Order: sequence, then C-alpha cells, then structure tokens
Amino acid sequence: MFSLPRTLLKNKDLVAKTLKMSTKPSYKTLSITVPKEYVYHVELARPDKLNAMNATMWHEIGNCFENLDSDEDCRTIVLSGQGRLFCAGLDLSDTSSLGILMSEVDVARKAKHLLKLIEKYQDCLTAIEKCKKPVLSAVHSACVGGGINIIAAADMRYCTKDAWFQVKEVDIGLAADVGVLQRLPRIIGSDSLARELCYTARKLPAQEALKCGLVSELFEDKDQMLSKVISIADEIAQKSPVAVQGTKVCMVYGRDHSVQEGLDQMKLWNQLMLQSDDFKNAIGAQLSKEKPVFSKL
Ligand SMILES: CCC/C=C/C=C/C(=O)SCCNC(=O)CCNC(=O)[C@H](O)C(C)(C)COP(=O)(O)OP(=O)(O)OC[C@H]1O[C@@H](n2cnc3c(N)ncnc32)[C@H](O)[C@@H]1OP(=O)(O)O
Repeated sequence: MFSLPRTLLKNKDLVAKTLKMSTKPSYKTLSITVPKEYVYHVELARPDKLNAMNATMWHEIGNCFENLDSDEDCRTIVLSGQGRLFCAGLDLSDTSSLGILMSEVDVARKAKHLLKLIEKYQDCLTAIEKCKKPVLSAVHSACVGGGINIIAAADMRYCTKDAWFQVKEVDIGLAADVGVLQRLPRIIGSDSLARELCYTARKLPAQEALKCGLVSELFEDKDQMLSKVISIADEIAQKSPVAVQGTKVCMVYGRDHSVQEGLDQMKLWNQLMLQSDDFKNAIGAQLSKEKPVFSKL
C-alpha cells in the first residue's frame, strides 16, 4: 500500500501539496513542465510524428486545458512543440479519427458519427480558449492545418524567423472545421487576407505573420523564443490571478459581442471581483511600492 515518508508526515502542508501533485494527470502526447512558479509549459510531444494530431492528442489537448483551468498552481501556460517543427496538423494515418469515412455504413449513420467527432475535436481546441489562464503559443518551423487551429485558440502567438503557417485543409478536400475560419479573421483583422490564406493554403512566412498581426514577435531560434515567452508568462503570473483571469474571460466575451454587451457583462463581472482581496492587496502594494502577494485561484 502507498505510504508517505516519515518526514512528510510531520508537515501537514507538505503532505497536502504532495498528494495534490501526485494526482496531476500525465499524458501520452503532451509533456507538461513548470519552468517558473505558476508558469506551466505544455509541449506537443509526438516529435517522431512531427506532432501530427492523432485521436489521443486531440482528446489530451481538451483534457489538459480543462484541467489547467482549475489548477490553482497554474496561472499562465506556454504552448510549444517538441522536435523539428511545431505541428504537422491532423495525423493523416490515424484511422481512429478518419476510419468512419472508410467504413461501409449508410450516409445518415456516417453523418451522425462525424457530427460527434467534429463537435468533440472543436471542443478540444476551444478548451484552450475557455481555459481562463492566458495561453502563449510559441511556434518554430512549420505550423500546419490543425496546428494553426490550435494557435488561433491561444491568447498570444510568437514564432521563430524560420516559421511558416499554412491553413492546409483545402488541400486535403476539407473546409477547416475546428476554429481557424472563425478565429483567424478576427486575429489578423483582415477578412480578405484570411480568405486568401484559407482558400489557397499558401504558406504564410514569419515576416508576413508578424506584419499581419498573427504573431507578436519573431525570434532567431527556439531557445531564444522560449526564454522570452516564459519570461512574459512569468510577468503575467506575478499579477493578481483574479485580474488576469477576469481580463481573459471579458476579452473573449467582448470579441464575440457588441461593445455595449461587453460593458454590461463587465459590470456584472466586476461587481463581484472588485470585492476580492486581490483588489485591496494590489492597491496597497501600489501605494507602498511593495511587491503584492496574491493567494492561489
Ligand atoms: C474532424 C477533423 C478536424 C481536423 C482537421 C485538421 C485538418 C488538418 O490538419 S489539414 C493538414 C493535414 N496535414 C498535412 O497535410 C501535412 C502534411 N505534411 C506536410 O506538409 C509535410 O510533411 C511537413 C511540411 C509537415 C513536413 O515536411 P518535411 O519535408 O519536413 O517532412 P516529410 O518528409 O514530408 O514528412 C516526414 C514524415 O512524416 C509524415 N507526415 C507528415 N505530416 C503528417 C501528417 N499530418 N500525418 C501523418 N504523417 C505525416 C510523412 O508522411 C513522412 O513520413 P515517411 O514518408 O514515412 O517518413
């Protein structure tokens, strides 16, 4: 039977922390590390498959971001890919995703299964947007198909100078269905360019991705990028989690609603959140010029 070491039993807080840590999930296709307090680093971890998204990866992305949403040790998330490129998109050899199309069943039955599959895969990526912790994506080399759908659901995007992006779906006979058609035009603010990229599947190079606002900054290489992106994530993680998470929720809401609807939602949000200790602590710290301390959320 599992038993705790004697030294741990002496310290109740440490015991609670150890038990909590031991219940954190682990994944087959994702790697999670904690480079700084409150900063989590999620990596797509199928490097030998160019991080192509098989069914396991789709489900794990959804579960991971749902879990991180309620993980009070996590305040910001850096998302990158292991191996030689960020992501090759849908795993085209994965029959557990695409097998439905091959099976000999009636069109209505196939459609019913496909509806469920598409809905599930949409939800898995929307979990990135629904997670209240800011997600900073860091792309090196190629970001193809499903990969660009992933980063479109993230809060911020950074890339290396050699990176390129491709909304590849039309090339495999598919209208992209997991978020890029909806999110990309809003991110880059040009419906015309978004349509060109989605209709032609042309490769968008890093310089142009910077110019059109898809990414915030370019870096010489992946190491330099991760070091800077982790430091931005750390800067955010030092702030009140009540303020940062509220800002994300309200900005996502505001993107999809009128200014007045956004302001109305903001009133309701802050009539609760301004009562939080964080508000008092942050103002006190500003006045005393001391570093504020915020409890976990
Ligand atoms: C309900 C569904 C919702 C989801 C929809 C999502 C749709 C999409 O993601 S559409 C896009 C799908 N992805 C692709 O079409 C990418 C195809 N791959 C490439 O363009 C290139 O491989 C890539 C630019 C990523 C890398 O090129 P590079 O020259 O560096 O390597 P390759 O020699 O081409 O590839 C190496 C081996 O990896 C295999 N591979 C690459 N991509 C995939 C993939 N997406 N799925 C499965 N396997 C992939 C490639 O076949 C090579 O294998 P091997 O010949 O055995 O070495």
